[in-house]
Amino acid sequence: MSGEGRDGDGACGDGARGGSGSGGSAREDEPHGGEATGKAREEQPPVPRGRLIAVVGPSGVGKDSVIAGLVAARPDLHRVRRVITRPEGAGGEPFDAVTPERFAQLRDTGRLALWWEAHGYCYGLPARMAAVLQAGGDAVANLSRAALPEAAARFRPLVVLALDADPARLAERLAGRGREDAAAIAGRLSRRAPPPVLAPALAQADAVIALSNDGALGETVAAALAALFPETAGAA
Ligand SMILES: Nc1ncnc2c1ncn2[C@@H]1O[C@H](COP(=O)(O)OP(=O)(O)OP(=O)(O)O)[C@@H](O)[C@H]1O
Ligand SMILES: O=P(O)(O)OC[C@H]1O[C@H](OP(=O)(O)O)[C@H](O)[C@@H]1O
Repeated sequence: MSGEGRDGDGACGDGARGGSGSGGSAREDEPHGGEATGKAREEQPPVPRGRLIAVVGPSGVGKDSVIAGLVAARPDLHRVRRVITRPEGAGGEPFDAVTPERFAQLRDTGRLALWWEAHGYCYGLPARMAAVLQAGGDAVANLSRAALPEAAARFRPLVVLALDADPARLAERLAGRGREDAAAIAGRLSRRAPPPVLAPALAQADAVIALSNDGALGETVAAALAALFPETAGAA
């Protein structure tokens, strides 16, 4: 990773990366193995793959809030529980709090599908999420924008839900959330600008849903649901 105000000293591994262990990739774990040929290939239906829905955007934009609204409306949607080197009880999303040493162990033993560094913490998505996708279920996760290129390389279909909001609202919301002190909030606000890798990563995604979360949360969640599940949009 590079860019002003961004981390990138490799404290969590080699930049935003994906794991290489078994179960770490929805692509690598082909359930049928080997190459189907001729008639056999014709007769085999495509292996169902759920979508990884990556929710991205600057800190405070409402990623976790929108994810909570999505899973409340769609209990069949799997919310990926992240592994973070943040102290337990920090508030916000439910996550697995680990020490940096434990994070490195999980990463080095193939138990993380994707990881990145932001705000002085290491974040990872557990490799076991691949099982949900392979079974055809959709999974939703809060991702760093810097992790999208690796996500696009490893998870298909990849749907990016890109949220944005006015900078003044981000500041208000981070202050109102009360999880960080003023210095940490300033650091988060300094990362609002998209990293250079974002545009090419969005171009690689199977679908991009760009929404403003300047308005009411319920409106953003409704718009996201309609875009993600058009077949049920408007249903009671
Ligand atoms: N549409 C909205 N209107 C008003 N407040 C909102 C809205 N969306 C989110 N919030 C509030 O803004 C704060 C930040 O939201 P949230 O924690 O979901 O953001 P986030 O993008 O996940 O942030 P981070 O990347 O720092 O984890 C929370 O206090 C949340 O309740
Ligand atoms: O790298 P960019 O896209 O700037 O920031 C996104 C990162 O920051 C947020 O961290 P937290 O959940 O507030 O700790 C997100 O969850 C994500 O990990």
